[in-house]
Amino acid sequence: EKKQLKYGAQYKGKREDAAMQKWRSNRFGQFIHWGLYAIPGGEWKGKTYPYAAEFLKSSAHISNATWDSLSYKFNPVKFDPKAWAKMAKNMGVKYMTITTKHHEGFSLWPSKYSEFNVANTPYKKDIIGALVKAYNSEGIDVNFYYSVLDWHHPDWRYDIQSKEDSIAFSRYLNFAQNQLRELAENYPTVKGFWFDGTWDKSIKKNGWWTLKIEKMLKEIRPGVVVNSRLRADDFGSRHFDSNGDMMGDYESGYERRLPSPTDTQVIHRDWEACMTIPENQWGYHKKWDISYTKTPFELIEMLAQTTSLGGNFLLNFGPQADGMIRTEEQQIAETIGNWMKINHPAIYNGGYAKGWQRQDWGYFTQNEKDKKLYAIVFNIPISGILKIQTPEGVSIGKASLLENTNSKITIKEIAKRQINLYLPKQSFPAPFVIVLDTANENKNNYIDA
Ligand SMILES: C[C@@H]1N[C@@H](c2cn(-c3ccccc3)nn2)[C@H](O)[C@@H]1O
Repeated sequence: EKKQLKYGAQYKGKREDAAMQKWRSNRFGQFIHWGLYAIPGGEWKGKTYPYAAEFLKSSAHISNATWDSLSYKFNPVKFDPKAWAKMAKNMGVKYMTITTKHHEGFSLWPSKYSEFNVANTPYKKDIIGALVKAYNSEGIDVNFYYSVLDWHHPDWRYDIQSKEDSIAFSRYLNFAQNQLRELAENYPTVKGFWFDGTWDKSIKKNGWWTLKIEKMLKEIRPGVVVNSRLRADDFGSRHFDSNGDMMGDYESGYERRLPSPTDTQVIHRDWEACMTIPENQWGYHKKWDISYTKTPFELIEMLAQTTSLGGNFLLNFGPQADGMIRTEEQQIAETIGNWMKINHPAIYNGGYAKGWQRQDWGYFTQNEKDKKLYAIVFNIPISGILKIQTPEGVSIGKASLLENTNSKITIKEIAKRQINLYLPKQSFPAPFVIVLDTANENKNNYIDA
């Protein structure tokens, strides 16, 4: 039976307020990982480390003092927040999530609560403020990533094993609360908080704090959206409380992985997948090609698959220490943007198309604004025929290419709820979208076979 929880889920089901509906309708976001780790870029003393660049401090066993001294070299002279925001707009993202502080503990805003921040670098200026302004001017919502895990702060603890630990860690929790309050108060247009670094025992033993933070942020910024990864309950259960109810406003467990296209249990809640372009690099790595880097079409397919299951897709960029976005990322952003310019109706406001059987050739999305059904095609069958199974009582009026709605696409009902869609004889150099106008059959003249 249900446990009585003080720090468990605060509500059940999906939030339907305007702020959450906007968060949901955005669908496609840009993750940005930027910090001192961009300076060494995965290399140290002439050696390349093939691990995540933002983990170089631990991979190369670098002392706090040495790592922290990187802040004296942080001077992104080529940083142009307007250029980043323009690139993001052209790529077609509706939101952006920026690392305000990653595990290294370096704050990209002039925090009152830690000297280890951008004001005490040659660069000096408030990077978070500049990015919020530039992205908001492009109509892009901004969320703040915040790592609770902090390698720099002397009061951080991985576990609480002594009185000293609990005294120090309560200082740390107050520090983190102060920083989060500062972020919520000083940047009033922030739309969400993306918590990371919450897997250690020290946090699992302090679930009460995670709820306190969620409540504080929602009090300062009504409507703000908080990810499940912040939360631990009375018994240290994370993301989902000990009764199996999701905590926070959306599930943020999909990191560098997606649910399978037929895993429809995710459609019952809001969720987001975050994804790297290389296999596992969030921060800038000098050697982009030490691992496989995903092609634009692979990334577009991930976006389509995520949308088809009612989730958001957060694609990561790792800017260089000089403030430039690497050319490979610029090119990928442009290719995705060209696709989104034509096909965004299948993505924005898109979601799970209930009852439409997932097919091998691609993904269905249902647009909750125009109520249209979109078929996003990635694999053209040799037959040239797309097989479609319609939900009970639903027929397809007409089908056309989104790119050219005058294109009449022939469809034929070959059996009850079984449709053949005959693709036009043309080349399709990129994934493409078919718009299906559906109609509810008038049930009372439906003669059972
Ligand atoms: C969103 C991503 N989460 C951070 C991360 C991932 N991990 C991790 C650590 C051990 C195993 C698997 C994942 N630790 N921190 C990455 O650095 C990035 O910020």
